[in-house]
Amino acid sequence: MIAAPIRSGSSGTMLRAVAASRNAISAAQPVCAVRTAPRSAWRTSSRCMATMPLTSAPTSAFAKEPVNGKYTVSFIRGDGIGIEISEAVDDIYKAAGVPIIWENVSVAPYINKQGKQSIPDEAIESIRKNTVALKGPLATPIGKGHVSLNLTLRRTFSLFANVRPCKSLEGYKTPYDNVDTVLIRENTEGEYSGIEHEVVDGVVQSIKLITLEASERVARYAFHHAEQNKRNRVTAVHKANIMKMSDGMFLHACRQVAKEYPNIQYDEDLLDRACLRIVQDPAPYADRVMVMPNLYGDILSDMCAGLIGGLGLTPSGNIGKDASIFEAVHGSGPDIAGQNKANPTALLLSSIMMLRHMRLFDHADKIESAIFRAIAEGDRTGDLGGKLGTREFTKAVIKRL
Ligand SMILES: NC(=O)C1=CN([C@@H]2O[C@H](COP(=O)(O)OP(=O)(O)OC[C@H]3O[C@@H](n4cnc5c(N)ncnc54)[C@H](O)[C@@H]3O)[C@@H](O)[C@H]2O)C=CC1
Ligand SMILES: O=C(O)CCC(=O)C(=O)O
Ligand SMILES: [Mg+2]
Repeated sequence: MIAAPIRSGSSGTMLRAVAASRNAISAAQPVCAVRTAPRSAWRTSSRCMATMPLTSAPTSAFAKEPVNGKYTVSFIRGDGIGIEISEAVDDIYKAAGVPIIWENVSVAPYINKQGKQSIPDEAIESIRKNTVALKGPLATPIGKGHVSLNLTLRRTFSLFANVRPCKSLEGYKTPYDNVDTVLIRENTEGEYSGIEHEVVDGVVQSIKLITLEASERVARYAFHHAEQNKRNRVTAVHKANIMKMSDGMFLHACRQVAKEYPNIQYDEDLLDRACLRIVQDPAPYADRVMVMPNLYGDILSDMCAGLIGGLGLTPSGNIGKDASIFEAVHGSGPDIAGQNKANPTALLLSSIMMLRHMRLFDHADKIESAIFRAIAEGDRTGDLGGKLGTREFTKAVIKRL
């Protein structure tokens, strides 16, 4: 850990944040003194970690029974284009007869009695009770203002793995026809820990917090996902040449977990090299799952989306043990919000991941097929070079159900 900083950040939470990060580290590694270890001490740390028990296999089953044949799912409609694309989900689900009752919840932040940013209890209770939620994009102010609500939700429910598949659409031509990547991003810590402070004027530290526990948990989920989805390789994407201790520990966790999956090949690739390779030829990545720390997954998933036609197409699932939240990879699209221009496909495909998570396979297949046929037959929104607005595209999908 870093030497004691001199000055709090603007939120005045620096000391608390550093204490929290220390607690997180000590909870994950009661024996290893990572806090004081110089980079050269990585081997000592890794020996120590090798003796630690590995956490149990990931579980993220949707266990709720329907009531009167219907499932209740929390729905956070989000900001900007979130409103329009959520309406598309409403209309298509109604037309397809999906047995879901949406429980609409707001996560508008407020300052609680302890002076901390909080999201409404009703939203937390709804997601906890329903164990599954669909979420539109939520905007985050840049450089100031409230903490990302997206990250808050991921942390609140320990949604440890963010699964981001990205597959070329048949009938929609892009430079490559064969993109089929699956990226699994650690979702609760890393560069997104939000621990920042000003040391002295003009010097700011931002702490990348990596724990063995979270690294191992996401690594295990990646191997499990590969096994379940007939992918025969897991590639850990990292920068352990530079961040020797933090990414080094992430790799250590992946290597440990790899031993439990002898039928899945394991390798490692540097982030920058992986970016180059994927944009030069994405085909080799179709056999595998890529697993990586938080920020790398954020960036790489937008990059992969660019290869298949953009952010209007790529879904994701934030997977936890007790709850899972499904959302598009994209944000609130402020440049097109309120103009009937947004492509609802990414949120719809996220909802299809959700339906499969809930074992509603027939409904998932039916809606997915209608979306893919609409796009292949030329009914497209503007981002894909088409002439349809959000509402017209929604009708085109409904017509094909
Ligand atoms: N998980 C979430 O809720 C996310 C939230 N955000 C937040 O969203 C806000 C806007 O972020 P940006 O950087 O502008 O990223 P963005 O993803 O909202 O937009 C990037 C570009 O992609 C286009 N785009 C995105 N979704 C589209 C869709 N469905 N159909 C057609 N075009 C689409 C936008 O028009 C824009 O040109 C920020 O406050 C950011 O923090 C960003 C990413 C994820
Ligand atoms: O929370 C945000 O505003 C951005 C998050 C993001 O870019 C992502 O999860 O892909
Ligand atoms: Mg992102």
